[in-house]
Amino acid sequence: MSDPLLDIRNLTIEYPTPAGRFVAVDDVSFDIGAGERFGLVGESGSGKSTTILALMRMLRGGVVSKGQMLLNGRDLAQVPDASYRRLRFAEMSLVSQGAMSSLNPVLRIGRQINDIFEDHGVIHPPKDRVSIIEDLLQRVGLPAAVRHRFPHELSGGMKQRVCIAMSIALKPSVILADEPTSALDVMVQKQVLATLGRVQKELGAAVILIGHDMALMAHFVSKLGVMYRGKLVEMGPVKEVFANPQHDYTKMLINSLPTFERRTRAAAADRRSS
Ligand SMILES: Nc1ncnc2c1ncn2[C@@H]1O[C@H](COP(=O)(O)OP(=O)(O)OP(=O)(O)O)[C@@H](O)[C@H]1O
Repeated sequence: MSDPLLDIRNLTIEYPTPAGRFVAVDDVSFDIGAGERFGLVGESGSGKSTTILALMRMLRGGVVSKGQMLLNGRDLAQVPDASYRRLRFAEMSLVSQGAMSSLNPVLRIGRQINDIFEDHGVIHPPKDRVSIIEDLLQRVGLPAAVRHRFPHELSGGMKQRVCIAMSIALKPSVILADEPTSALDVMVQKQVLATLGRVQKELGAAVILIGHDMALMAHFVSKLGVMYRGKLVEMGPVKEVFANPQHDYTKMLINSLPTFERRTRAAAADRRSS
């Protein structure tokens, strides 16, 4: 069998607190293959965001105290900070909860997309620059003219689509999506997630999708991990986790879905796994 694309081994992350060290991620291991969709669910504070912020080397205050993160067999701990800047977007990109936090309010969208290319030394011939940006916007379902807009002129769903466009600009092999639709209306959530799924497939990128919503996970991912108090307490093909949940927290998450939805989602998980 080929090596996994991303291999997380015994990852442990601690935050220093006035009361001592707080273990937010406790001995977590999982791997994902190229193009795979992995979902990470768990209650608030269970360590999901901390896990992917560590992957991006964007932890605020936290330290990786144990374990390894391997991307294509390369130990990410050995990558110097300067190279990590290049790795972000180019190899791994993050779509976070609030598009507002990642978009610059005073720059037009086109300029912000162009900056990603420039920051990474990707220089397109001037005659192609506009069409490359417009093409990216259209791939995520936005009109090309959005490149002229400022973030505040766009709806929440449009802003999140812009973030998805930015996340795929440099064709990374992994997209980390931290509750990318949680701030949106239910209908918009579905459309934006469908867009993420479509571009991820076109690109052949793997995705780690973080969330609380089992229904949404059953629809989107093929493999599911459940975090509880910093530990990965359950992991497997989404169909198996739904059919035979082992941990009480997983059972609770599944039982909290309405019966009709439970059946529909189990069927959706079935289709995804087969
Ligand atoms: N900068 C920090 N300093 C101290 N503790 C932190 C810090 N960031 C997160 N934590 C703690 O680490 C734990 C894990 O937080 P994390 O944000 O990873 O959880 P989560 O599962 O992503 O939650 P949510 O679903 O609410 O986003 C929580 O107890 C949180 O309070």
